Amino acid sequence: MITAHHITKEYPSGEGAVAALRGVDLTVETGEFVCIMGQSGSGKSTLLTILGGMCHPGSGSVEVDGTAIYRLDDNGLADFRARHFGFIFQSFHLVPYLTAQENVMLPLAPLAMAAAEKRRLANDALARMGLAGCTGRLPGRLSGGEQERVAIARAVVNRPAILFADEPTGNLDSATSDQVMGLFTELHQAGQTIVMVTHNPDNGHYAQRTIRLKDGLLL
Ligand SMILES: Nc1ncnc2c1ncn2[C@@H]1O[C@H](COP(=O)(O)OP(=O)(O)OP(=O)(O)O)[C@@H](O)[C@H]1O
Repeated sequence: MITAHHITKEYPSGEGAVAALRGVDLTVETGEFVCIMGQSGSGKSTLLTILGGMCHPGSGSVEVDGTAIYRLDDNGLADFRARHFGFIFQSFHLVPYLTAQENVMLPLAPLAMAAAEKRRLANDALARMGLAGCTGRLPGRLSGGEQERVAIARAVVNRPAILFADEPTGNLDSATSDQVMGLFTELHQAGQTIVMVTHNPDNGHYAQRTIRLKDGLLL
């Protein structure tokens, strides 16, 4: 469960600070699939990166299953992210010169675990995404939808408590988007907590709950 209390965030800018978040309170229950929507610039990505332990808020706190994550030191926070969170971004961010299997193994790098076990977990995650036959392929030899499924496999390889996704279908055609949202639905039905930012109202329909941001505040 995530509990965010009165999150604020300002970014420095030429004409004074930009207030990206102006006091957001939010709870996401374990097993929920929550979609964050709002116009461009409303603060969606900022909120996701703060909930996901990637950016300290200006003020406020984020607790995940009872741990106040921003009270951890940098190493503690990195370790917490590696153990409990998975991330999917719009542009996949696959490493082009690593195979699908090697890309999926990346989040396991900081964890003390034998290489053979890391390979096994990566192959399992790829198989769950229907990519058992693609483990040795480079991203450039995969379709856009397959690359996105490798990115999802990489995000779930550590069996994260929470999966964060920022515009996961932003670069995909509508049929492939539907496939990806179908995979999210399956993960959710298997108990996965998912927090997803999207512009796309069609994607919002897959979520259990939609929250809307406007000018850095929840509507
Ligand atoms: N690194 C940064 N430096 C300065 N301003 C920023 C930075 N990141 C975001 N902002 C500003 O903060 C506000 C919120 O941005 P954010 O990216 O969180 O919104 P968003 O709703 O995700 O937008 P989009 O849908 O376009 O991705 C915007 O006004 C944006 O210009």
